[in-house]
Amino acid sequence: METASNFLNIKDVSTAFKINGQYYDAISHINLQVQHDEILAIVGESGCGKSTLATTIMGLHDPAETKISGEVDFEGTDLLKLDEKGYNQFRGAKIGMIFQDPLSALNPLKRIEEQISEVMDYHTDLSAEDKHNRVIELLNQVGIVNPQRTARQFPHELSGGMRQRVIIAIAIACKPDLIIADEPTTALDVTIQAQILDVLRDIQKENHAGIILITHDLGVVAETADRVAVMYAGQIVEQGTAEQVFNTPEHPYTRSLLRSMPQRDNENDDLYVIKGNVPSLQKMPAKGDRFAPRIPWVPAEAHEENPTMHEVAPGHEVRCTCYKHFQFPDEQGSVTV
Ligand SMILES: Nc1ncnc2c1ncn2[C@@H]1O[C@H](COP(=O)(O)OP(=O)(O)OP(=O)(O)O)[C@@H](O)[C@H]1O
Repeated sequence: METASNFLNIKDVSTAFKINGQYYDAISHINLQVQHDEILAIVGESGCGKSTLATTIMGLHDPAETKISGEVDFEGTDLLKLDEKGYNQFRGAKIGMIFQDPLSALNPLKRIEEQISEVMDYHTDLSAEDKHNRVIELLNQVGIVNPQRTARQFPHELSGGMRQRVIIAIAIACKPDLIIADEPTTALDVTIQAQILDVLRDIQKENHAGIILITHDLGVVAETADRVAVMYAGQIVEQGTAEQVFNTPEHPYTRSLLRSMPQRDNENDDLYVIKGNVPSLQKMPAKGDRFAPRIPWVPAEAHEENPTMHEVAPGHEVRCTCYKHFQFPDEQGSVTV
């Protein structure tokens, strides 16, 4: 059995966007680790900074419009110090990325074989025959039934699920150690979602890759992830194993997300609604608990002035001490303190 190792260490990473001449943090002081053979899910509502984290790791921001600090140590290289040429050695080779919208990620004018081969042209010196064989092998690996036929097709001739399989084939063509999948199943219907997640899990096992799976769908996370990081307003508010986060969630935001998730066995129950919205970057409070305005019944003194992470069990961390005091209001809206 391989021993686990953190091959990706995200240390104190912040990314700020320039808006009307001023910089505002979209993600603040993120610390995360990813190991080989694991799927780390990053969850949170829209606008919490999940995609910004992914694109920061991948070096996809325009330096004229963004300010990035911290360190992304990937197998000993700080990715944040690379220039575009340096990044190109990693993207597609050691790091594969899967985006939400497979149609816009594929070139409509090129056949599938050509699009999968391109990434190998850049990063390998395989012969034409070896490349063709690898294309067929990859299409097989992502569960495409007639790979020879699909290889000759154009993206518009494929269904959404097939296109997403092709995107995964491109992402894994060079056997990356890290795969970043940003909402890989959001555009797909439920049955296809399950198939795509199976493909991702199989790849993780076969390639011993580490996967960062970004999603707002907790159902996807429960079925797929080994570890979970919950993001709110640009910060990690809770992280732990999937079991810890799902069975013993601590942060009020995690608990609220879970409570607002439809359950198969209580379809008729009213779902909990988290009041308010994720603050925009310009409205982000400079200090205090960023989630406090959405749980106004929790007294101010329950929150820390500068919330920090607290270890509640080995590997299970929660931001802010308010978790110790948090309760949901009852149906009449009252809370027993
Ligand atoms: N290029 C940009 N310029 C200014 N603000 C941005 C930019 N990109 C993202 N933002 C803002 O940063 C915050 C985080 O956005 P981000 O897309 O990372 O969130 P997310 O959790 O991935 O949401 P979604 O699931 O909708 O993609 C949001 O407030 C968003 O409006």
